[in-house]
Amino acid sequence: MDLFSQELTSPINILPQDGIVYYYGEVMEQLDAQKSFEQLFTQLPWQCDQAVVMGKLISTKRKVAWFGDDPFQYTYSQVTKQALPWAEDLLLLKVLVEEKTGEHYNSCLVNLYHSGEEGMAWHSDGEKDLKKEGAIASLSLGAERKFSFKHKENKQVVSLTLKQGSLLVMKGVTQQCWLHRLPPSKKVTEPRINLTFRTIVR
Ligand SMILES: O=C(O)CCC(=O)C(=O)O
Ligand SMILES: [Fe+2]
Repeated sequence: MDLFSQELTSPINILPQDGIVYYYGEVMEQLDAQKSFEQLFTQLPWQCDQAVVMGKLISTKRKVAWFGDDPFQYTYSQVTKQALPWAEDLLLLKVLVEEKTGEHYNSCLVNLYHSGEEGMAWHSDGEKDLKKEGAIASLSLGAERKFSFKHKENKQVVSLTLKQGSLLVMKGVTQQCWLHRLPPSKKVTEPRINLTFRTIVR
């Protein structure tokens, strides 16, 4: 583990075409990132995520908690969820992410992956409740994991490693043109928390 964070001076677009994904590197000091991880891990009201897959309601091992400015209802995977008021620790992280990315967000979906056995399958975050072409910022805490994008037409894959305390932002037509996923990994035994800050339209 690096004791000092490796933040990039100017973020780089890792996509070759049809969208913008800026990777900022580690925007938090490792000790602060660890502290935030522990606070969120022990304090958030984690729930299993639910989704409708092939007509059946399933519950994921991955846990989620969802926060927002208003008690928005948000539908994805055909299940409607309700946002909780911002937890204090989350608001501080939201301010950091807003400063770094120069964007505003009104909600946050927080994911907890207990180990590398849990991941997230190919998808894009193009739900109708989300602002069209709005930025989605992703802050990673805990175990480092691989993250991949796949172009919907030419199937090109771009992958990177999301380090503890790192920030990534998806913008523009990224959700229209690319899928993304968090592949499962047998090598990762430690938990990871990911925060995705989004803008929901009322
Ligand atoms: O855990 C991650 O890094 C990605 C999560 C994600 O894609 C999502 O919540 O839509
Ligand atoms: Fe996503």
